[in-house]
Amino acid sequence: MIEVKGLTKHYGPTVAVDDLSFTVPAGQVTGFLGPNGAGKSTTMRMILGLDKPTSGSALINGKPYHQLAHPLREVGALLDARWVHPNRSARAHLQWMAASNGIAKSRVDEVLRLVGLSEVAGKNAGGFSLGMSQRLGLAGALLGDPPVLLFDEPVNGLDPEGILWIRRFMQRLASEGRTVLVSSHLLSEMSQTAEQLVVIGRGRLISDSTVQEFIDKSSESAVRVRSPQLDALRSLLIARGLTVREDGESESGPALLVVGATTEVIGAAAGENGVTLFELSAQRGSLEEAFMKLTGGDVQYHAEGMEEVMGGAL
Ligand SMILES: Nc1ncnc2c1ncn2[C@@H]1O[C@H](COP(=O)(O)OP(=O)(O)OP(=O)(O)O)[C@@H](O)[C@H]1O
Repeated sequence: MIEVKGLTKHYGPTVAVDDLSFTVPAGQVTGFLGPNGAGKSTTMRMILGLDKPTSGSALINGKPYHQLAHPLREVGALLDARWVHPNRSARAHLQWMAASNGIAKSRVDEVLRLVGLSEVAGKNAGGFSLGMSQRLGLAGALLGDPPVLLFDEPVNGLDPEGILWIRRFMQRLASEGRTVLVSSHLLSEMSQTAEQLVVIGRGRLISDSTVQEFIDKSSESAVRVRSPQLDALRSLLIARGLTVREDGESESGPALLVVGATTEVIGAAAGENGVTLFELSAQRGSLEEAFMKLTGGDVQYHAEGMEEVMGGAL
């Protein structure tokens, strides 16, 4: 189990992680979701004792990382996909890791088999593809057979086959009763991998729920309506307690967006009041779009982009 309590990290004026609290239980894959720059890597680094929190704590099975007697046997991590492999074979690399952490040499061939690298174990790891490097990183994380595992964007850059393999592997590790925390900036990826989702935006907790709950919450349904009696329609929908927004001027004229109502409800309301409708269409925004809105990722990106452009111009 991982427990994060009031975790905060400032880098000068930047608040990378802001009073974050959540728990990662054992026996399931927990997704750690947020747009680029949301603070996922910083949080993971603090859990792993690689970065010091400004305030708050992160505990692994009840202890901060630096108090773990045998870290490699208590927590495994795969952090940087671009990590450069040493100029030695996969087996030699793992043997060196095992020896320096008091782990039996026999475990090396076991983890190589687990990640499907047995056949290339004698080859120079420097020549490995990204997918093979990821597997070697996983083998290293599993060397101490730890009950807690952290993966930072493990599928970035992998082909579909590699993505599927990693996804299944993480699910298998969780089904063995381990605590598995995996970060991603893609909701679509996480919805296929994790059961629980911890969602952050700009360092803050946005949601901690099951994947399905988050999807239901973030995919707002709306109905677009057009009418020659738009004002009358707006008034009667508002009178029924519905949320109504202007949908901007399109080629077909002004329209309204009615949130959280079905086409049936709106059509019936219009009919009962003798309001003519030119359009009545159900809209469902893309889930990723809704997610970006919820986490503030889009705003941050645009704002930063603009600053850069402005800065360059001045
Ligand atoms: N060493 C550092 N010094 C200064 N600022 C940092 C440092 N590390 C991270 N940050 C800033 O903290 C914020 C969070 O970054 P972090 O890498 O944790 O986000 P992330 O969610 O992992 O995003 P990504 O997927 O892009 O890595 C960003 O604004 C980033 O620029």
